[in-house]
Formats: sequence, structure tokens, C-alpha cells
Amino acid sequence: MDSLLKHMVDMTGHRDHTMLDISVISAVQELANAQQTRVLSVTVVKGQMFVRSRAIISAGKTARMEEQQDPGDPLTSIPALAACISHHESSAEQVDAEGNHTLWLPIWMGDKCNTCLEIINPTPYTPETIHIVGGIVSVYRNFQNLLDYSERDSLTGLLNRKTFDDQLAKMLAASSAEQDALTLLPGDEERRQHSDQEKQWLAVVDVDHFKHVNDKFGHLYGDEVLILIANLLQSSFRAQDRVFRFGGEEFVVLLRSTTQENARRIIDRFRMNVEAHEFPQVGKVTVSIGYVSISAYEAPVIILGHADQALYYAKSHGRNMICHYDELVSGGLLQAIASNDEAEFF
Ligand SMILES: Nc1nc2c(ncn2[C@@H]2O[C@H](COP(=O)(O)OP(=O)(O)OP(=O)(O)O)[C@@H](O)[C@H]2O)c(=O)[nH]1
Repeated sequence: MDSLLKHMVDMTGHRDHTMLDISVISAVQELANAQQTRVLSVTVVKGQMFVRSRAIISAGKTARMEEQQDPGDPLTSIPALAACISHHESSAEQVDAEGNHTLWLPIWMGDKCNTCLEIINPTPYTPETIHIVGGIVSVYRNFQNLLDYSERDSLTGLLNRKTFDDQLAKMLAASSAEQDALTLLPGDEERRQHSDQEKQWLAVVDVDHFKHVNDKFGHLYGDEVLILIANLLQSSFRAQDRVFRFGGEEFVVLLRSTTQENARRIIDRFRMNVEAHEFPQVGKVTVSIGYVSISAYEAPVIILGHADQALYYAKSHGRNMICHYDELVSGGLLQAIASNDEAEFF
């Protein structure tokens, strides 16, 4: 019981999803005396469900996060879990050819499941183990809910400004790791060149003439427009990208690993999706977007400043358009702001 309490204190002491994942699998691994425990992410991409490992602990090893790229494997590759999720059940169990028992425990948030615990054991699970693990799952779900609440904007459900720096740092760390992995392959020129072209991107999205929407139709319709734009953002970008509401009618998107041409295509597709959308009562709404590639050597405030400069160029040159900061600078249409440390003081 002491051990259970110790794990509960550890789990509830974190204010970060990553640390929560690590402490939940450490707790389950020890209390179920398991061979392996994982946290799985369940995502939906273009109507199809995917599953990927997010954190793992194996017997005798320490828990660690997994750097697997989204979206992972189709959920149908694990039929027992696919059936469990489609029937909205609380658990699924399967014994494989080697006699290993796998237990899946989806974490249900209402009718949605984004996370699932997976426990592998050479022996069957006793009712006591299932009872204890079930308790841990409940605490984990409640805590995830609480973290989500503090990280998300209450109107749109998008990530809020507070989480931006952390998410940007994670994306930059992942991109440096990818670069390092490639540097270890001398002579593989083609692959290296391909990766050099793939960058991370930041886009600032601002609704055009939004004051007019509020003034003409009222704040309730204004809010409805913001919610619908948030939905369009989530459906237009990929699961591995991150979408934030920075406040008011300004949104920020972090695009992961793509070429300049793809970034332009993806961002413009979103702009066109908004332009084509019929907003109830309000009718047509457009957005202007400024975007820039992200470098690990520049502070977030500088990166945001560059995207903002490109956005204001779009605003002052007709709106309903996307502008790439580097293109504007190289075309002599914008002046680059010195990206040294001093700039952070302004
Ligand atoms: N309904 C609603 N309105 C908001 C919210 N936050 C900010 N606003 C309004 O958004 C409007 C922003 O207006 P401006 O910054 O003048 O920009 P704009 O009218 O969109 O014009 P441009 O950006 O130049 O195209 C203001 O009227 C704010 O009151 C919100 O959460 N809900």
C-alpha cells in the first residue's frame, strides 16, 4: 500500500503530460509486476484511427518517451484494441502465441479516446491487479483532464499561449535530433539534401476585419466564427502539427517537418478552406497569414516577430493572403529585424 501511495503522490505532483505519462507507466509496471508497460496515443487522421507508442518501460529498465513519428500504425493492426475502442469498452485482453497476456485500458474522456495504457505480462492478471491498475487509470484520466483544462483555451479548445514555448522547444528538439541522426550517415547525400529541405514552420493566422463581424452581428456570432475557424484549423493541419489560440482573433500553427513548397501549399489550403466556408448568419470570412521557417538558433519572440511582420504585410496588401517572411525579405519587400539577443528587449 505504501508503494501505491508513493506512486499516487508522484503522479499527482506533475504539471506536464510527459512526466505524467512517465510516472503512470512506472506505477503500473511496478504494481502489476509487468514485463512491459506503454502509453499509446490514439489519433484520427482523415477518418482513420492510428496508434503509436508514446512512453515505454520494460522490466529492469527506466521509463522513457518514444520519439516515433505520428500518426503510427493503423489501429486495425491490433484487432482486439480496435474492437474495444469501437464498442467503447473499458478494457481488452489477449494472449499471444508465446503465452504473453496483453491488457489494454483505453482512457475515455467522454466519448473520445486519445490515450490507452498497454500492459504485457507472462502470467494472467489477478482480480487484485486489475482493481489496482483500474484505480491508477482513473487518477491518470482525472489528472490528464486537469492538465488539458490548464493548457487549453476555453472558447475553442485549442492549446493556449501558455503552452506555446514548451511545444516550440519540443518541436525544435525533435528537429535537431532528426538532423543529428542524419549527420551520422556520411555519404548519404540524397537523404541529407532531402532533410535539409524539410523544416519546421510557424504561421500566425489573423481573422480579417473581425471587429466588423462583432460590430455587425454581435459577440456571440463573433465567438461562433472563432470556434468554426478553430475547427477548420484542426481539420486542415496534420495530427503532428500544433494549433494555438493566442487570444482574440489570432491563432498560431506549428508545422512539423515539411518543405517550403509543402508549407506554402498546406497554409494556403487552410486559407482557401476558410474562404470557401459559409459561416452561419455572418456569411463569408477571410484570414491573413504570415509564416516563417523555425530555427533552433532564434528565440521564440524573434520567430513570432518575423511571422507577425509577414502577417502585417498581408494585412496591408489586400488581406485574404499568405506571406512568407523570408521571401518578403529576399524580395526587398520587408526589412529583416536583427535577430540578436538585444532584439528580445524590445
Ligand atoms: N467575439 C469575440 N471578439 C473578440 C474576442 N477577442 C477579441 N475580439 C475582438 O476582435 C476584434 C479585433 O479587431 P482589430 O484588432 O481591430 O482587427 P480587425 O477588425 O480584425 O481588422 P484587421 O485585423 O486589420 O483585418 C476586436 O473588436 C476585439 O474586441 C473574442 O474572444 N470574441
